[in-house]
Amino acid sequence: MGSLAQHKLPVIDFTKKNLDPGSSSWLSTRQAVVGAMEEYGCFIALYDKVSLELHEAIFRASEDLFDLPTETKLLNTCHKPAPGYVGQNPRFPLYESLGIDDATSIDGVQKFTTLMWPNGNDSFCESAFSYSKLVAELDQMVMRMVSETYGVEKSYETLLGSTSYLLRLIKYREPQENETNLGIVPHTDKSFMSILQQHQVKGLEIKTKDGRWMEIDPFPSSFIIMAGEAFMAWTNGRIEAPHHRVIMPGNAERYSVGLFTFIWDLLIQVPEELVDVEHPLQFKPFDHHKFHQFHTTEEGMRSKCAIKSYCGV
Ligand SMILES: O=C(O)CCC(=O)C(=O)O
Ligand SMILES: [Fe+2]
Repeated sequence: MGSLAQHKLPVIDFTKKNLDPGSSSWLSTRQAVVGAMEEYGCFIALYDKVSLELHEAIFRASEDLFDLPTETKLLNTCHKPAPGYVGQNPRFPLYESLGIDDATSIDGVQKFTTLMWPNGNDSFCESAFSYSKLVAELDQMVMRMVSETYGVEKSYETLLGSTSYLLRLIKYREPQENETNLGIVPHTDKSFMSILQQHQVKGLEIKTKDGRWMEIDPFPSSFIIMAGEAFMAWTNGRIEAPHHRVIMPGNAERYSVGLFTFIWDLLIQVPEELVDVEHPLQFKPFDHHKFHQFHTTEEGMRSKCAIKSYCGV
């Protein structure tokens, strides 16, 4: 803990019964969402549509998945944006993850499930699918609030039609003696949006604009909503993608899950409503897929802000 600023990230309640678009609670929540995103690039959403049972089920499913032999996990390859299986990387030896493409469609989840378990695994498939669908609803609610505030609903509608959800299940093994406790190096996400959950063991830290790391505590109905670099470009720099990292507590393995949005087959461009004399255009139209490829190149990895290097004006 020490110098870490605790509990500073705004916690915004999405469990209110009367949170209908246009209602007074919608408007006040919307204001809190945009305020938090502009200040931190992220916030914590309390959201109870994912039940405690489903929260536990997705992490049980995740444990089953990581228990599979490495050669099975390596079959998770053909991903459009990110690689599928990631593991045994000397830069972050504790980290291992698998990605499910098109996770809000039953076909997408079924395809992944059959690849991992040729004889099927219904409980895995159901948990991953239900979880992705419900968290995607949260993403769309947040996006609707941001779009309304900026008056860019039309542009968002278009993006939504090309939005694809990638569910990534992540495991960090316990660090051994004399081994780094860095679970994942400081980075910003290259997604449009990311929604993260930790299971029981903390470790996620997010950097504030003034350079302090905030520890984020895990709770079953709390979701970390975080802007990716593609979102930063779309908002013409109004909302920045925050730096974050994972520091392992040292005496436990850790599981987390992220639902990442990507925009396919459509150039992302800054809506004209977000460009004026005070806010000159900062980003040229770009292809999210190509940007994602760029960030894995040497130039992309070297740059301080990949999206600025890729399509900054
Ligand atoms: O494990 C976590 O809490 C964070 C994971 C993360 O930052 C990522 O996958 O991009
Ligand atoms: Fe990340």
